[in-house]
Amino acid sequence: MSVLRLEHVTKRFGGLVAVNDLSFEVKERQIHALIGPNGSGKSTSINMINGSFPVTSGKIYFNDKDITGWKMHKIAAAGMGRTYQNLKLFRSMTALENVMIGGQLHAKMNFARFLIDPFKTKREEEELREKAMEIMRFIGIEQYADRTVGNLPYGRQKMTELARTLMIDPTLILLDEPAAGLNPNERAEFVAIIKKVYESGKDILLIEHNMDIIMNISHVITVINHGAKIAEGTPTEIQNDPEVIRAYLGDRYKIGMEGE
Ligand SMILES: Nc1ncnc2c1ncn2[C@@H]1O[C@H](COP(=O)(O)OP(=O)(O)OP(=O)(O)O)[C@@H](O)[C@H]1O
Repeated sequence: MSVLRLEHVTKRFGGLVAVNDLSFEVKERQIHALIGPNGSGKSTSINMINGSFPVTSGKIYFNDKDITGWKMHKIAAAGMGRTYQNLKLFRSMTALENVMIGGQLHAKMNFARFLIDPFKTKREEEELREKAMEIMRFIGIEQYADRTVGNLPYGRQKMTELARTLMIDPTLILLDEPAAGLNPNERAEFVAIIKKVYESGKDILLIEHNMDIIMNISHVITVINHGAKIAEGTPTEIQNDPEVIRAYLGDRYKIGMEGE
């Protein structure tokens, strides 16, 4: 089954074509990576996929259903989660509260209402707390539950954001540069968590610049340049594709060395 399918998707910002007639498919039980140089249209693609930006033209299908034009909360409710390149956490709240919000947003996607009246009932709050703790244990960050999230190391903050995404029980997770800003230890931890999340049954679409990570965990890689697809294949195929090497990988990437 097709988990996610883009058909001839284009995004224009005024005169700029950020994504140009892009088609690709994420299949079931895959970690699929979307890579390309800075400004090639990766984040714009993810923003269209999860409904943050409308497409200019083209179609997007999620589990074979046409979701083109759907609002973000409706797409999330259908089972698509995402993390952001720049964390979107409430820095002064605890890690646990931030994760719990993920469950609230599933229903409402309304930050303002959440801040005024966080939980409808004590029971609802208890259920969300239990679920959030369970997910934090799964990710391995339960010991930070009561810590103010803004004071946690950056890697723990990123894990908190991922935990929050899991509160909506997504079947597909979009990860926008999960390793950016992490030190090597944190990166290794995060890779292990991504694999664990994948093994728990979730499909994953990943944007990432770190080539070691991409080559290590992806089943399929789509490469874009100037918003258009230039190659697609397995990590081995992509590493040996002359156009990808010319446009993106250059000499920077040697197997077994740090990506950037
Ligand atoms: N909201 C916007 N308004 C106008 N132009 C935009 C907007 N968002 C992105 N762009 C432009 O669209 C192009 C693609 O940007 P995008 O952020 O999708 O690239 P990217 O591949 O994610 O880059 P990076 O790897 O640096 O994150 C760039 O030229 C960018 O300046």
